Formats: sequence, structure tokens, C-alpha cells
Amino acid sequence: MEQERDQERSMDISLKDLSKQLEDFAKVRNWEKYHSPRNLLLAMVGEVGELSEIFQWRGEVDKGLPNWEESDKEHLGEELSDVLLYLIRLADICGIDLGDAAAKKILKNSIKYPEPKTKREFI
Ligand SMILES: Nc1ccn([C@H]2C[C@H](O)[C@@H](COP(=O)(O)OP(=O)(O)OP(=O)(O)O)O2)c(=O)n1
Repeated sequence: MEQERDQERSMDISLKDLSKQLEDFAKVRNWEKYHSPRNLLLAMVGEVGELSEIFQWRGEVDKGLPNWEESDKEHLGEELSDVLLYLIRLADICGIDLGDAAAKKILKNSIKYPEPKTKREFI
């Protein structure tokens, strides 16, 4: 049982896997015609709005969401996923390798914002 759980944990799904699943999802429903770059962008922005609604009027929220109901956390996971899935699909439809682009961007960020060399700089 514990071994199975360990195996599950180690099977991290990749952006490419998700992208393929989204492609198949659209294909079998004949929805490819709706998945244009502009439509996907607007759908993603709509989901960002739904994500924002979860935090709206709550005031500042502690990391880890310690006082949240499990159902609210589940809802948050769903809205985060909708944003991610539309983003992945948008990148795919635009011919962008999102994993590769994101890794390159992290590298670019580290050049633009170098690590602090002294303790003083760190503060
Ligand atoms: N043309 C579509 C419609 C939906 N989806 C997928 C991607 C999202 O993960 C999810 C979005 O579904 P809904 O539009 O039903 O949005 P919600 O799940 O947020 O439902 P609701 O807005 O009722 O809360 O379904 C998709 O790929 N292409």
C-alpha cells in the first residue's frame, strides 16, 4: 500500500502529458474548431476571474490556507487547474513548447536578477 502511494507520488505528470490529454479531449468532442488562440486566451482570463473570486473579500490569507474548509481548497485546486489547462492548451495551439520556454525564462530571470553576493545585499 505504502509502496503504491510512493509510486503514485513519483509519477509526476508532465506539461507534455497534460497537453496531449487536452488535445485528445478537444479532438473526441470535435472542439478543435473552438480552440483558437484568441478563444483560449479569453477562456483562460475568464478562469483567472473565477480564481480571483475565491480570494475576493477574504482579506489577507495565510500561507497553506490553514483556516479554509476542505471544500474551498478543492474549489481552489479546480480553478488553478482550469487556468493551467487553458494556458497549456494556448501554448500548444501557438506552437510554443511551454516547458522549454519556462525553463529558459527562469534562466533569463536569474541573469537579470543575480544572487546577492553579501549578507547585507540579502537583507
Ligand atoms: N471549449 C472548452 C470548454 C471547456 N474546456 C475544459 C477546460 C477547462 O478545464 C474546463 C472549463 O470548463 P467550464 O467552462 O465548464 O468551466 P468551469 O469548470 O469553471 O465551470 P463553471 O464556470 O460552471 O464553474 O473544461 C475546454 O477545454 N474547452
